[in-house]
Amino acid sequence: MLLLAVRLRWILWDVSQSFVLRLAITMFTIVLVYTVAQVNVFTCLPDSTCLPLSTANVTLDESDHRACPLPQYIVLSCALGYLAVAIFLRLPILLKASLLVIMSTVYVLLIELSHIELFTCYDSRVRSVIPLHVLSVVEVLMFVLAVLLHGRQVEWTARLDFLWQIQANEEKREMDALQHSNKRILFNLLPAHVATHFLDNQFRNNMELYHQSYSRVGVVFASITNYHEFYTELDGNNQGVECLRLLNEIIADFDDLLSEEKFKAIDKIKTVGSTYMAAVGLMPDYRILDDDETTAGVHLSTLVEFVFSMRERLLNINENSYNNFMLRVGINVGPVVAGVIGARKPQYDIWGNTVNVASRMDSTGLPNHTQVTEEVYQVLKNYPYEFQCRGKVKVKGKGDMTTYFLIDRKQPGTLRVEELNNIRSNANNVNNLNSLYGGVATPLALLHQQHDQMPPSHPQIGGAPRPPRPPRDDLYGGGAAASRTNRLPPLREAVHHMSGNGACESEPLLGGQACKRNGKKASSVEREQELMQQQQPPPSQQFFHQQAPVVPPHKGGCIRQASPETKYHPPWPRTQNPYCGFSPQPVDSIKPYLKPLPKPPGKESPNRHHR
Ligand SMILES: Nc1ncnc2c1ncn2[C@@H]1O[C@H](COP(=O)(O)OP(=O)(O)OP(=O)(O)O)[C@@H](O)[C@H]1O
Repeated sequence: MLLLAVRLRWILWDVSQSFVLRLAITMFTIVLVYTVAQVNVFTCLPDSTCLPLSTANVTLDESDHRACPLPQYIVLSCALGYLAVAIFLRLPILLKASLLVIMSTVYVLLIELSHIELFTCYDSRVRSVIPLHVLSVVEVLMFVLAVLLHGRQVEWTARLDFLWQIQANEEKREMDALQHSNKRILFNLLPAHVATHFLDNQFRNNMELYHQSYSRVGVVFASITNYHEFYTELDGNNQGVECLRLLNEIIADFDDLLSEEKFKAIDKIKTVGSTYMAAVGLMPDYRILDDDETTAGVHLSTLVEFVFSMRERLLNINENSYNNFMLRVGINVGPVVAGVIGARKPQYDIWGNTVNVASRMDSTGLPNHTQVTEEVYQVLKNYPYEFQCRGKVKVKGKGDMTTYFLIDRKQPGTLRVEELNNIRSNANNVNNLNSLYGGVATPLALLHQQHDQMPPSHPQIGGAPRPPRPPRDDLYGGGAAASRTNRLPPLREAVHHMSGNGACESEPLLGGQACKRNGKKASSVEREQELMQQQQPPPSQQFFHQQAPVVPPHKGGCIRQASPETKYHPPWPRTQNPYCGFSPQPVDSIKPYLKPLPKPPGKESPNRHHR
């Protein structure tokens, strides 16, 4: 039996899939059952003597197996044939009806013509009032009717089932689409781990406050300082809508950065007007552990690189829209409490002194500058970034705080031995850098590589044994790597990673830039950026062409002033003191972008930024 089952599985054609095959098998089975049931009826012989019951002993004469003393068996065998038709529920009603009509016709002819003697003999024996052949014909016809009605009912139910199934499938598809879009909204509204928390607990009491305390989180506030000057409500700009459109472009560009693999540890918190707020260290896999300077350094470096990328994006927008937006950034690190507030339009936010101070670092900072706290400086001081002590800054509620300006990434040639060693000890396998960040050994590439090779948020990271160091030349020194890293590394070479279809949960709700990128539909800005990279020095260099504002008088108290020997001299021309002689660059003085821009549509604002 088992063998037969196995053999049957080898049959290539599926009986349930082929209607014709199914029909052929069904018909064959019905005919077989019918034939077996009727063979005795056709061959039976009437009793030649046909004596009355009182005189004749009606017994089955075993010597003649064709004797048929009780003609009721003929009707019963007919019913057996009908049952064979009735059990095949999926047989179309027309076929059923045809078969039944044929069967009943054969029977009626049999009863009324060929085997009538049997019935008359029986009638004479039992002296029946109604002749048995009439009763038999009525029974045969009624049975046909019953089987036909049953067949019709079954077919009607099957058709209804089929329609319901189609409807159910359609509704399920719609429900899936709705669920997917709800998930997408939720995952755009809240960080993935928080959204997952709410989805997992959706059937419980979801009025409970979601909150989470973190001992160390990097917080960044980035404000477009002169956006309010740009924003005007005029008939020409559709009552300010065109200005908002540009702000939306800028914020969407910043959001777009977050879909890059290297910034996966960063969470956007919100935008407040033209201020962008983000944090690192909130995701469970990328938490900054207490007393773990390695993860702190890696994550804060990511935040710093994010700021560099934001500046590049803004610079690009400036060039495309003939504007002069300036980014003022503040970064702080420390404990925060994260939570989701509100039953309607819930908002994920972070609170705490760390956030207040980060905001103050922004508000007390300078346009085109990144101001960081002492804590951030302490974490990043041995990383390849150049800081300049600003001095004491009055911060509301905190008094005087020593702050630092993040100047730029350090050039490989200007790195001090201990900084170089620090990077080298972080970079376990420099050869793999060829596949990271477009093959450029950027500080973040080094740090990320080191971070990717260690389990996330593991306290033993720093203490893990390291493989042998690569030769010094491989890092920043000679060979091809050296020629690549001679200038500031172009961050734009990073590859955009997006997961597959499932990633559309994190796909932006509006605009869908990340998916467009994934679908290789690069925006015009991106294409222009690529062209720009070929034509111009990296944007991070151009950023420093803009003159910086004068630093307010320092009050001293710096831990470390940038000493002349460690001071970084970039290869491109810049003012001697970046904080002197700032005069906001007038819009007219900005050189038009080298590549001819697409013509602005007739009535639209010239400030409109085209993607
Ligand atoms: N979660 C947050 N989102 C946005 N901004 C925040 C957040 N938490 C704090 N801030 C900002 O940090 C700044 C400092 O806050 P703090 O509570 O120290 O002072 P404040 O007296 O309330 O501020 P202000 O006088 O500027 O209104 C405020 O400007 C506040 O807007």
